[in-house]
Amino acid sequence: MNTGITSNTRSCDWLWPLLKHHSLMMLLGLLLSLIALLSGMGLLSLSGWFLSATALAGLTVTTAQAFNYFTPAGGVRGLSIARTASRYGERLVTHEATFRALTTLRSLAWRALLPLGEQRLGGERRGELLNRLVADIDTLDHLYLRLAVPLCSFVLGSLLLVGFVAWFDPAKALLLGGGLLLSALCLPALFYVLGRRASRGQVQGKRDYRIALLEYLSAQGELTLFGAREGYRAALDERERTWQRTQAWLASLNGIGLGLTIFIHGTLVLLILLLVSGGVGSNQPPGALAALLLFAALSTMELLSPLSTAFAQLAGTLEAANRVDDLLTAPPGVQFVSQGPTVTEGRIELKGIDFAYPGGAPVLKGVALELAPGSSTALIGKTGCGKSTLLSLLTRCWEPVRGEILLDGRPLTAYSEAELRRAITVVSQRVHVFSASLRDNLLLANEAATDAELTAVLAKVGLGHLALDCWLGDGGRPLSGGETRRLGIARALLRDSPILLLDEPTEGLDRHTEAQMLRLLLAHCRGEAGESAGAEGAAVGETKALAKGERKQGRTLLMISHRLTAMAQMDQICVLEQGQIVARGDHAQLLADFAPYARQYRR
Ligand SMILES: Nc1ncnc2c1ncn2[C@@H]1O[C@H](COP(=O)(O)OP(=O)(O)OP(=O)(O)O)[C@@H](O)[C@H]1O
Repeated sequence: MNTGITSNTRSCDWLWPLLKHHSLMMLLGLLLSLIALLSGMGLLSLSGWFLSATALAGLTVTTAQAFNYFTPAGGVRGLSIARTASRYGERLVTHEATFRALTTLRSLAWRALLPLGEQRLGGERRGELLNRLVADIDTLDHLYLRLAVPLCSFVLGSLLLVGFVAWFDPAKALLLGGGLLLSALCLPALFYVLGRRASRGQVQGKRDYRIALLEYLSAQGELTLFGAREGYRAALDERERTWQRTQAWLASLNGIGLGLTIFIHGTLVLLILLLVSGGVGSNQPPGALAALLLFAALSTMELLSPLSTAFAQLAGTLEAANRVDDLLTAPPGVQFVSQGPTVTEGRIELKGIDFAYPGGAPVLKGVALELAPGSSTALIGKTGCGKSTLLSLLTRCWEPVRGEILLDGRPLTAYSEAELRRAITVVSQRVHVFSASLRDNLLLANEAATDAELTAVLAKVGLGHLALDCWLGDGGRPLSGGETRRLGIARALLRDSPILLLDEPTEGLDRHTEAQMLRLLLAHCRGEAGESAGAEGAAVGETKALAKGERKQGRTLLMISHRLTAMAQMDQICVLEQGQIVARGDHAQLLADFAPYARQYRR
């Protein structure tokens, strides 16, 4: 079984549709970048020529009067306006294109993340996922902004510049072209190699720091109680320093790159200066054309300068792209059909189910179980014997290794995900309280429920003292463990599904409340109004607030429990031991025939 979202094969198939989707804007950005570059180079060359030509024209009255100042002056002004405007437009358009592409990519990543489920994401840490969704995707802005745009501008700008110089003097154009080509071959390769480790280290360092920071923040309570906060903080600081060291090396590389570019550029300009002093083409002496070529050579700085920076960080960018690729191309943990039948009865059959977590020992061995529609079954057994695992097979968080699960006589795989979620209500061991109002926390279970229905349910589970507008969770009122359980039960009561799976729903509640909650859940499954836990609930229980949600035929109930409360009310009790059902029957049968059950019950 393949798990996790890391793969060794790369397709990056998502990149091309993404580029295609934003291609117009990206091309416009590229065009504006090229216009800005060419107008900058044109401005420098024309200004150089204009100054020299003006100076030379002023040597005699005749040449001074014959010289046309206006056209080049207009050209200088036009180019400077074009340069400013296109540079502004380029920044605007390229950043807009990048942000749009990243937005699309982020929503693609979310869409890819959701179907991965427990199987693929179970082993991933929260910080790691956050990192893939935020930092790795952000790093990809480098691909277009700092790599594609400067590189295309370099190639097109160089060709046009060399062609322009060749028009006056092919030999000097050859030198200029040769210098640019050599730089294009050496600088990227050199800085890719020099920056490879550091740029990967930077991506890795950021990831490690984020993960450790999230863990540190969410484990504050534990770290404080065990006096481990300082040690953990020191480890966190050390990670930050490692990350900063890679950043410092990359910054130094940028400096070295700039220095080297200035050196190459200076050498090129010097060589051109030496050559133009001997004449430009057939112009001997060269006159103002010497300045034109010299300033044209000077303008290559704009072409050369982004090369070293872009390639120093390329390895890190590719690393981030690979990690995003892993996420976007990971196959879903479980495949659901898009359309399927509807669950009506709620009959469940498990036939010869074997299951093991990837790389782990067998957890379930040949489990066979039948739950009749509207029946109630308790699954009991020691910690770690596989009870919760069995529930996660019923909800298709995992697939059995062998055997078959039937729902209303059809394989579980025949149902769409939406239908399965509608048909099965789960109260899991961990009830998540959202940082939202109590109303919103309840509406999660049934969006259509009215305030009267919500209030009635709250009264039933003994939370009638809380207002619906009361803010819960991280940013609001913290609920006690017992209150959180009651909230989970309230959510289950709000749902009208034919099947109810309960994973130790009353864990942490006192015996009296536990019995009360179980009576409530059993009444809900039988389609009765049920009793209320609070005094005010009695009145509300009489209302027909929940009438819509009550089913005539009753709901199929499967409840996992450690304790034997309410077992007498169960139609069937199964005892699971090391992944196998070792005893089954109703309460009276097990008391009579299965000694460990009788012993536990009497304890
Ligand atoms: N996602 C997982 N990956 C690998 N092993 C797992 C995973 N979840 C559970 N296990 C292992 O499978 C075994 C059965 O776990 P399970 O949670 O089903 O037991 P349980 O009977 O529900 O226990 P408890 O009563 O304590 O909740 C345990 O050994 C557990 O460590």
